[in-house]
Amino acid sequence: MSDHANLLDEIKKKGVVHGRVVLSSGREADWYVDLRRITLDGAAAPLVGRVMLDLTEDLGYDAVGGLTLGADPVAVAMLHAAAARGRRLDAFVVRKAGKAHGLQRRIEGPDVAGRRVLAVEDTSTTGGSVLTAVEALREAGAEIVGVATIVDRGAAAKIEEAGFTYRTAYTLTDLGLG
Ligand SMILES: O=P(O)(O)OC[C@H]1O[C@H](OP(=O)(O)OP(=O)(O)O)[C@H](O)[C@@H]1O
Ligand SMILES: O=C(O)c1cc(=O)[nH]c(=O)[nH]1
Repeated sequence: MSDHANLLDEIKKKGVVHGRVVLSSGREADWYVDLRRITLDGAAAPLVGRVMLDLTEDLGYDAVGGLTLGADPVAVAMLHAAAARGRRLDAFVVRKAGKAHGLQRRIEGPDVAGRRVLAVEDTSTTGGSVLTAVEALREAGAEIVGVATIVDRGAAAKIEEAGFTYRTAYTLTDLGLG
C-alpha cells in the first residue's frame, strides 16, 4: 500500500474519537480527530512526514511550521522526511502569544524573514489557528507559499478566501465522517 493509504488507515484506527467535544472555536461536535495520536505515534509520524512532503513538493519552500501545538510534530516529521530524501528543510514554531522573557520571540527556530515558508496544521476546522500563524509569519517577513493540513475539517473555503494555496491530505469524506 502507498504511504497515503497507510496513513489513512492509521488515522481511522487511532485518531478518530466519538463523543461530545468542544472544539477550539467553541463549537460543539460529536466526534474529534485527535491527530496528536498520529503525529506523535512512532509508526504513523514517519508517514505524516512523507505524505505532507509529497502533497506540497511543488510549492517550493525551505521552512515549515505553524501554530503550536498541533502543527509542531507535523513540521518536525516533514523536516526528518526531507532529510531522509537528501533535502534541507527547516522547521519553526509560532507561539500563541509572544514570550515576555528570554529573546521574546513569537516564532521559534531559524529566522523566517525573507524565506518561502509553508504553514501547516494537523487539522483545521474554522481556519482560525492557521490564519493566526500566517499573520505572525507575515509580520516576521516570511513569504507564505501555501497552507497544508493532514485533515481538513471544513476550513478550505476560509483559507482560500484569505488568498492562500491550500492543500489537505484527507477530507472528512476520506475518513467516512463527511
Ligand atoms: O481551525 P480551528 O478552528 O482553529 O481549529 C483547529 C485547531 O484546533 C486544534 O488545536 P487547539 O486549538 O485545540 O490547540 P492545541 O494545538 O494547543 O492543543 C488543532 O490542532 C488546530 O490548531
Ligand atoms: O476544531 C478543533 O478544535 C479540532 C477538531 C478536531 O477534530 N481535532 C482537533 O484536534 N481539533
